[in-house]
Amino acid sequence: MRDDATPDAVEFRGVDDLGRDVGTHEAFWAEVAKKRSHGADGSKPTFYAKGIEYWDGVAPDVDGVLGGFAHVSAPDARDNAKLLEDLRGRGRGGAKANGTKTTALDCGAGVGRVTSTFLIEKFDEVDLVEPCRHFLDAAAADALVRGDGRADGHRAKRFVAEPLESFVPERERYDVIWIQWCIGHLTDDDFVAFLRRCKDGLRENGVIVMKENNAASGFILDLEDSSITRSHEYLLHIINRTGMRCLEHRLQTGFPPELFAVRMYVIVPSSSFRRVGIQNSSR
Ligand SMILES: C[S@@+](CC[C@H](N)C(=O)[O-])C[C@H]1O[C@@H](n2cnc3c(N)ncnc32)[C@H](O)[C@@H]1O
Repeated sequence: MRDDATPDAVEFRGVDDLGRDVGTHEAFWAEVAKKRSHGADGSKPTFYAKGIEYWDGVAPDVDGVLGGFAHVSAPDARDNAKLLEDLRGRGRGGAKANGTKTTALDCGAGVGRVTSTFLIEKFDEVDLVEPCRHFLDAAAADALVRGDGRADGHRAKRFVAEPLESFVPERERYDVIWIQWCIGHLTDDDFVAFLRRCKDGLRENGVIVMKENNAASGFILDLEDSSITRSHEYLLHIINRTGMRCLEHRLQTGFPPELFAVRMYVIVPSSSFRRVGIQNSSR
């Protein structure tokens, strides 16, 4: 249930990946809520079970988690690092002003690709949370994810097998909570609730970074993996619902043109909003 149980003033229309209309976002989520399955963790929309079923059948490697686009991993990591560098230049995201250990959380981590290509380079400690056991096992067995033999001592610390709709980040543990290419698996209400729990997991000057595909408008339902691709406006609307601020959003560069546009959203608690230094870049 929505905690602010009034209908949204805005409306986003969806299509499935066969081009069929699936209605407005409100109507779509109401339908999703009706079809439920019962598991160990109680009753949940079958929307979730279908997503896990899909990923359980995918090879636990980079090409698997990127749907055959392993070659985008390098430009992805490059732009991730640039964003973090810029944030740290503004004193956020583990700028290490006080010399304490920096810690990041990799959400929907898959096989630990974001950790091994970027987070482990930049943070003393990284925790990973991922619902599919075979992905998490592959991550935990990968020396590059774990940080084995690194001269800087950076390490992956925790490997948590849990979906984001139930995961609760430890209070004030993280400088950066990184959510990449997985939030389309959450319903709007669970998405909002998860971001709010993330807020409580941030240290001072911590940030949430969400990196997602952008549909050109409304949303697109992927019938194969049971996720939705939201438009930029829809993602901003969700951030707005959390009561937090989008400090910056930035487009990924250097990806093949046939892919969706991909954006990184820097989300901060409202109290830490500062006008100076805020820039939104667009294509
Ligand atoms: C496209 S892969 C991206 C993996 C990783 N973030 C990356 O960029 O390499 C999508 C990931 O979302 C995970 N996922 C599916 N449902 C999820 C849920 N409810 N909560 C968290 N992650 C989920 C899948 O298991 C898979 O690892």
